[in-house]
Amino acid sequence: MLLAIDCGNTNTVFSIWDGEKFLCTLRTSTHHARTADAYFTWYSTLVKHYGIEVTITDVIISSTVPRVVFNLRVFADRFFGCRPMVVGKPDCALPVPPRVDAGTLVGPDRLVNTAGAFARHGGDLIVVDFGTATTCDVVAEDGAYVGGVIAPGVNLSLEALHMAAAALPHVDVTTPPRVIGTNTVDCMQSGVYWGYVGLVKGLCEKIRAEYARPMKVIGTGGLAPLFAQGADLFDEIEDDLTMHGLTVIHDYNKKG
Ligand SMILES: Nc1ncnc2c1ncn2[C@@H]1O[C@H](COP(=O)(O)OP(=O)(O)O)[C@@H](O)[C@H]1O
Ligand SMILES: CC(C)(COP(=O)(O)O)[C@@H](O)C(=O)NCCC(=O)O
Ligand SMILES: [K+]
Repeated sequence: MLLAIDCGNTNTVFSIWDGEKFLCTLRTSTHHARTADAYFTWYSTLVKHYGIEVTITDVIISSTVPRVVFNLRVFADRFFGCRPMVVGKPDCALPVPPRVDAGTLVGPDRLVNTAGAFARHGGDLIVVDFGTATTCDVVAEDGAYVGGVIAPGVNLSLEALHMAAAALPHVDVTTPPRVIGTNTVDCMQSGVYWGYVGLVKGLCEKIRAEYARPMKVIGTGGLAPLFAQGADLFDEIEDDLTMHGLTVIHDYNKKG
């Protein structure tokens, strides 16, 4: 069975794929100093808790944090006796290579989102991922990643306000009741929430105009559903898109 691992700058997600469905999704914070033994302690406790008894034969990793890959490789080797595929490494091929400026190292999460979204929807897509950063990935007609947008993430923006302004508290993102806030917290939440609604709308409009073909917009990442509530931003929301992309890339490499 396949263990798919997606390390973002904030969270690391493990998911077990039985060939048809994901049996579980386990989440921990991303921390480069976490050892292989620590990963296994956490993993084995949770799979036991969920009553999942499976043999992992394959591991695929996508990591936006290069330093975590070493310990994850040791984890795969020591506990499952396998050599993981690592997205972005030369021995892990992509179904369609990206078309970007020479020397650009595209974030593996964006390549994985591209593969996952193309497998489900075909081409001419914008994938909006609300992670540590908010990214738009443009997927061409043939399934190639052809560029996009990197903007600060939602929580990062709220945190930056708190860090930089003495009188601004730490607040969580939520849908504010009104645009015009009548207290500090509502003002901050309005700025970030409606600001991001406008940012995503505006970016998608401009991407569509520049790309000059009809495009479908797919939202993913933990905060996508929150943003779908307030506005008509996405054609689809898929919180398992990155995991699905990992299974697509794994299959592609297995089949040679
Ligand atoms: N369901 C959720 N509700 C609220 N915040 C979330 C949820 N899922 C993730 N987040 C927050 O959104 C941000 C991005 O998370 P995530 O998508 O896991 O990022 P990354 O993939 O970059 O690690 C983080 O600050 C995280 O705490
Ligand atoms: C843009 C990102 C920081 C997003 O990472 P995430 O929010 O998923 O942690 C990551 O995809 C990355 O480091 N990209 C490298 C540069 C690029 O994609 O062009
Ligand atoms: K991500």
